[in-house]
Amino acid sequence: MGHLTIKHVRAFVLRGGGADYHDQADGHWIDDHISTPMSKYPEYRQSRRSFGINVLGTLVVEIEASDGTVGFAVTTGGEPAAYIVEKHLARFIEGARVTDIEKIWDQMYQSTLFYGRKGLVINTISGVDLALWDLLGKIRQEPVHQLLGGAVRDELQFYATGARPDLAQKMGFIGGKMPLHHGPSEGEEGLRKNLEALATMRERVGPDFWLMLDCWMSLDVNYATKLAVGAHEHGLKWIEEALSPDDYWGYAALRNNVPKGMLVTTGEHEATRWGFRMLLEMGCCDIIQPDVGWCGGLTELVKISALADAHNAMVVPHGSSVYSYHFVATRHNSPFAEFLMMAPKADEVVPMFHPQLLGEPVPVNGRMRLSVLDKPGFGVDLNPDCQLHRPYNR
Ligand SMILES: C[C@H](O)[C@H](O)CC(=O)C(=O)O
Ligand SMILES: [Mg+2]
Repeated sequence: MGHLTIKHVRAFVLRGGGADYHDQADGHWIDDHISTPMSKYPEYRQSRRSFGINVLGTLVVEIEASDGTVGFAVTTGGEPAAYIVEKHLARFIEGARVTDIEKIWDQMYQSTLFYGRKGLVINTISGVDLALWDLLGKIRQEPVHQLLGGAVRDELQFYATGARPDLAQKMGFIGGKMPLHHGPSEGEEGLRKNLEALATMRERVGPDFWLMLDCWMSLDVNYATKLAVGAHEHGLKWIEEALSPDDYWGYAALRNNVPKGMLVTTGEHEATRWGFRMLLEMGCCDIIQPDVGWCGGLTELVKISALADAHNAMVVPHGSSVYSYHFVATRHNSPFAEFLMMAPKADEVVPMFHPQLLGEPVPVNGRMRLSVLDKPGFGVDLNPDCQLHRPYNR
């Protein structure tokens, strides 16, 4: 096995749902007047697609070993990411041993430093890294959670992100995270509406069910503080991604300002151990939320998680389906996971990356037995009905 090498890497693009989970049709809760950094422009307030949230599409990375085994992964990044894989990163992948994951990561990261470090380039590196782990698992016939050192629990538990925490509660989830609808540019009236929505949901779910607000980078420290103080009486468990990911100083201030007991969370748009080091050392948050498809992949997430552990911070990865489930199962400081409700009305559990993956497990009663992850690699297949396009075929 150690002598198996990588024969080919191929990068495809795909449209519609899946890893680019914001690429949804009209009427979906995930694109219904959600507060964003673009909400200050009234023409971009109603829909995130209006400012281009779905412009990239999905990147599919396929890696084939010398024995013909194929590993794959999906993430966001689309055509520009496919270009980076085929025109730049392929040289570090093809010809390497299938076990060279750490070395390939370092070469991809160091060679793209002059134009990379965060965002699209790290999404791309993440996609390659996840495909390498999938390949290794398939070659060894072992699930990725075993390659990572083994699970620390037999069952995962989930909170749900969506417009209907009340329905999520009935479906057995441990909590519900709602999108914030109104930002600072909608003034006091918007703030009142935000608090009313939370109060209504609290009435529906009773006192004990976790309720959280996802602010998607859209607030400033002053507004976020007012929101947190107003939300305290409605038992808000955490305020998520309130500020720009670049505003480490703002997060540190917000964490001091929020009422005692309320958690500050962030990190889904942060990348690499160096980005998370800033969040952790500056005391920005209580929970970090790296997305394994965006933060540098599994190889990097393991390092980020160790850093968080040493700072007594929890790691609750953002979305990312099987790619995060295999990780969460192996970490003591990841006691629960996120499930994004991708049904348009958030009224039923559907696979998060549908329609791109086949065999994608979903929580039942808000839980997932480890045994459903006991398949080689990440345990999923690419749906052959999806129209793959390879724009930079070499
Ligand atoms: C609901 C949020 O605005 C976003 O679409 C998803 C997210 O940030 C999360 O799941 O966390
Ligand atoms: Mg979020």
